[in-house]
Amino acid sequence: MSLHLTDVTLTYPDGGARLTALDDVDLDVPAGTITALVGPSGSGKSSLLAVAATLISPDTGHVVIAGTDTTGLSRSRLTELRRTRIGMVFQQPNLLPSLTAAEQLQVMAHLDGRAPRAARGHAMELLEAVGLTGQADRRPHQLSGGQRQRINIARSLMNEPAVLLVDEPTSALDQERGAAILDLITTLTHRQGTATVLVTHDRTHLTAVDQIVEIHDGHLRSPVTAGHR
Ligand SMILES: Nc1ncnc2c1ncn2[C@@H]1O[C@H](COP(=O)(O)OP(=O)(O)OP(=O)(O)O)[C@@H](O)[C@H]1O
Repeated sequence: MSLHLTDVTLTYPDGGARLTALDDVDLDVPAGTITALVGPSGSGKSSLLAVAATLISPDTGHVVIAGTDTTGLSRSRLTELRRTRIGMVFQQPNLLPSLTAAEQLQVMAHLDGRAPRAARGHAMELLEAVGLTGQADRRPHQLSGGQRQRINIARSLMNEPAVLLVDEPTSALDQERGAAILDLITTLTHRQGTATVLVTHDRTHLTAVDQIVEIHDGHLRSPVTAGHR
């Protein structure tokens, strides 16, 4: 249930020319591990996440999600793959204002055609995992920024994704809450067996990740295993 990118190149139109955002990128993220992706602004981090999420097709190369090579898949097959195999967490939680914390999660199961009772049970398990059992019936405006981000993370795991893609999840939080969110993502990655990629600007949080990959001008530097830095 891993994520593999091989020989991925992505260009964008740039006036009359092409700008190379990802240049022959290879990345392996095994199941149950977390890879932090760090690099300066404009280096290609969001582009890499978008390609891994199958939201953008690369010009060349392959993206393999849990053993499925996504090259050439139809638009509907890619949509299904994203719904069932890929979880995404962005900077802003984008919760639905009228729904309770539990309902934010249950909606995901509903979209997947699962029975409401089982969905409620699963939602409550995940809310417990992110430390929010007591907040299940609260709406977003009754929660703190950190709590909203926890719900965002729990929601991304509702469909038991193989691959979890996380973009700057702590940018709206203070240092302490940010560190707690990264701890949570690391714990859940190991527990749920997801292949997780985490984009972050903040290296101070990266004590518990499995590998750190640096990106510069669309080139990946070889991964550094955490603990061997
Ligand atoms: N839709 C687009 N069209 C044209 N160029 C783009 C597009 N999106 C990104 N780029 C360019 O591709 C390069 C990589 O951008 P990307 O957003 O992936 O970087 P990033 O590392 O995520 O940056 P940041 O940390 O500022 O979010 C940059 O030079 C950017 O200007």
